[in-house]
Amino acid sequence: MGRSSEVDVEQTAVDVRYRRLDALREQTAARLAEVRRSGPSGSPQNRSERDAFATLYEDRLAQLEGVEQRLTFGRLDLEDGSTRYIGRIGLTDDQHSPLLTDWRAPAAQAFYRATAARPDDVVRRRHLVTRGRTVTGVEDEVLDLSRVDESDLPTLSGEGALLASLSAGRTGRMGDIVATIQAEQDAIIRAPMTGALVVQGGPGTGKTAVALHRAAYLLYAHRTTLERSGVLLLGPSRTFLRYIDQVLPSLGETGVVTATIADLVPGVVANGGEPEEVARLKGDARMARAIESAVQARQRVPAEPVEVHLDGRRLQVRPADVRQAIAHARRTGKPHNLARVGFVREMLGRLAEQYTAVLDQPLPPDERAEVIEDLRTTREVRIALNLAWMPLTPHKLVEDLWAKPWRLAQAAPWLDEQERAALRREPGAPWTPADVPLLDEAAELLGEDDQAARAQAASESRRRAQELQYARDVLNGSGAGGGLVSAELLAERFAESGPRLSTAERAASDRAWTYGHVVVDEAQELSAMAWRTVLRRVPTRSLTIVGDVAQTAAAAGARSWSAALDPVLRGTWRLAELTVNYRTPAEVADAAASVARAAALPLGELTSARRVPGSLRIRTGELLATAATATRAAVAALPQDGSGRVAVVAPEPRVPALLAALGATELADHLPGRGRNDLDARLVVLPPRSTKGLEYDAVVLVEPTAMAPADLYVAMTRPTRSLDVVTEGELPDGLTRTGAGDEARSDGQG
Ligand SMILES: Nc1ncnc2c1ncn2[C@@H]1O[C@H](COP(=O)(O)OP(=O)(O)OP(=O)(O)O)[C@@H](O)[C@H]1O
Repeated sequence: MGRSSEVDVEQTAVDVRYRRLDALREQTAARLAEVRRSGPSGSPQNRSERDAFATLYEDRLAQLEGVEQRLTFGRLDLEDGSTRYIGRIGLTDDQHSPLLTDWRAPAAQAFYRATAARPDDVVRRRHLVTRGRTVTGVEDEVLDLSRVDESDLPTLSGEGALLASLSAGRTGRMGDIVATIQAEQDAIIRAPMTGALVVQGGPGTGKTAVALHRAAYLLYAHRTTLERSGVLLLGPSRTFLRYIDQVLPSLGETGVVTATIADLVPGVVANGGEPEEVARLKGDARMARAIESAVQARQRVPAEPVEVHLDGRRLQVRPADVRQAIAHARRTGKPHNLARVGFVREMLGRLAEQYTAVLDQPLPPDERAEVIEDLRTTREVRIALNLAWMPLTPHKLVEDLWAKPWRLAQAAPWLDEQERAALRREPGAPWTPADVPLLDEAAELLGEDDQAARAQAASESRRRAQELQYARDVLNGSGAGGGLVSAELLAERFAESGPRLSTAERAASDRAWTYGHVVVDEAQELSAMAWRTVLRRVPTRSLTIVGDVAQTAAAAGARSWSAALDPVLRGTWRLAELTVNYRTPAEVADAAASVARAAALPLGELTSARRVPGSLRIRTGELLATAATATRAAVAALPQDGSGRVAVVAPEPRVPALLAALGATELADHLPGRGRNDLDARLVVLPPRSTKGLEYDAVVLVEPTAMAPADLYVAMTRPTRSLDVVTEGELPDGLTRTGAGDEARSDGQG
């Protein structure tokens, strides 16, 4: 059969699947309309039931809408003569026969893993190339041992489709890779959920892509567990989270909480800045001890007895009593504010005894309670007991550490005077991201006075049990679940208290929420204190940790995984490595590696998926003019279809001048502004740190010798097509002019 008739065959197959998708969308939309039509009548129970079904159909509809692009992207021909289509979601026809296999299903695994050496019953793997709903090509791999790859490039599966996707213009938003996941990536995506899996990989190896696909996979494979407990995805910045926010919906998943570490304490807005060195001090593991002793410093035995009065009688808050009451309260192991309740009760009891002792006759029990109540509300007593055991918020505790040097000196004796001075901050100063793990630590040790909350929780849980039973009955009766929704979830949706909150919403607003799985991207940047904050949210230690220790920028970040993780995970983590760079042309990646090696960054094995001759250019000349020339050329080389992004990456102090210079040319139209943010603009000017985790078609790198090695390594590994290095003459160690284009000294007009 010719190629075009093969395309026809696949067009028919793809059409069938889209027809089914359309039918399901219509069906769901009709059900939704029907539920909504039923109007606001009926008992509260009926109403909430209706709302629950409405949400169910809305979610389903959103899922069906999300999978439009490349619904069907693969086909397996198996040894027994059968074929299997692989796609974004599973579909069956009216008769429940499979039409499309979800890429995450076990039956789809061979699509990603089968090789000529281990064909896994597959005789042929086919990638369908589509544009919209039209099949534009097919790419076949016959899994036949006699075809041995002899090039020094890595063996790629679905090579044509992969290379096409790698060299397509960037859009400013990350896309999914379901159609072309490679075997080493697939192994990580489907790895068992238990324990902590660390994924180390050089730049462009697909760590972020793998982390996102793994989240989608785990939600599929462990739906019941994770739908209730939630999945948390931690990224390095808001911009980064925006960059990736399309990926999970395109995989049919919308319920993942995405956040930065700085978002993890609800109610705290950490938008302050501070020098790297200060952040490093705050991230030091010893700060946990500092917080602990700062809390204990608020539990204090007075040096002298303190006199208080009740009904004109003199009583004493005695040091020995306080010492014992503190010891008893600490022994309960409760957080400070909760243990305080016991401390106060004991002290009031002791004062009541003193009071009785000075009376002539013994006190009847009901009057004793009255005395205790009188003592509790006596101002003097309150002050004395507060001085001995101060109720405290996390904010106040941490704020005092920075604002009162003597408190810091007491809590963190290892800091020298200079370091304490660096940490000094006025009360009311904005929180910084490095404060957040300390606030979290403090919140943990202080606890909230949660008696009212606990009583409410108990009554909630009784109500929930009833609703759960009801939801089970409903599901059994209606058959509407179909694996889509669990009784637990439906029960939650029946709940009448306020607007319905999804697991994600509830999790995000609750500091003490514990997730079923946590994915950490750019994990090398986390400080020791940040790790404690993360692990508190996942007591099961079910984690996917991805990063690259050669790209560490934060002073508090990790230079080795063992150094970062052994103290908190005690050797219970396992390591997987990604070794193929998909993003950057080999010429550019090799130059970046050579620069990194010269700076002794910890590099792992890395091969590149493709070469792009001429992709690395070195331009010498006056910086602004040469950068403008390079930028103009890079923008002109972008695809005509409007896709494609260029980044000019320069040391922070140079950014304003570059922005002004480029803004004064015809390139101004491409820069951010007028409602266009950094991700949507075709051209951006950024310091290297701001490009972390992102990518561009072309990067114009200005004055590389003024960048720290890890920053330079990050910046050099951002482009998918070309890198222009702009210098006045000097090059960073490891970068040579041999192998790079445009070697001649130019005057900026080249
Ligand atoms: N199997 C694949 N198929 C298609 N594209 C892929 C594949 N793997 C990775 N890519 C692409 O390679 C690029 C790099 O991926 P990603 O950003 O996940 O890498 P990373 O390891 O997180 O990089 P860095 O550490 O440099 O931030 C992305 O454009 C991604 O879509």
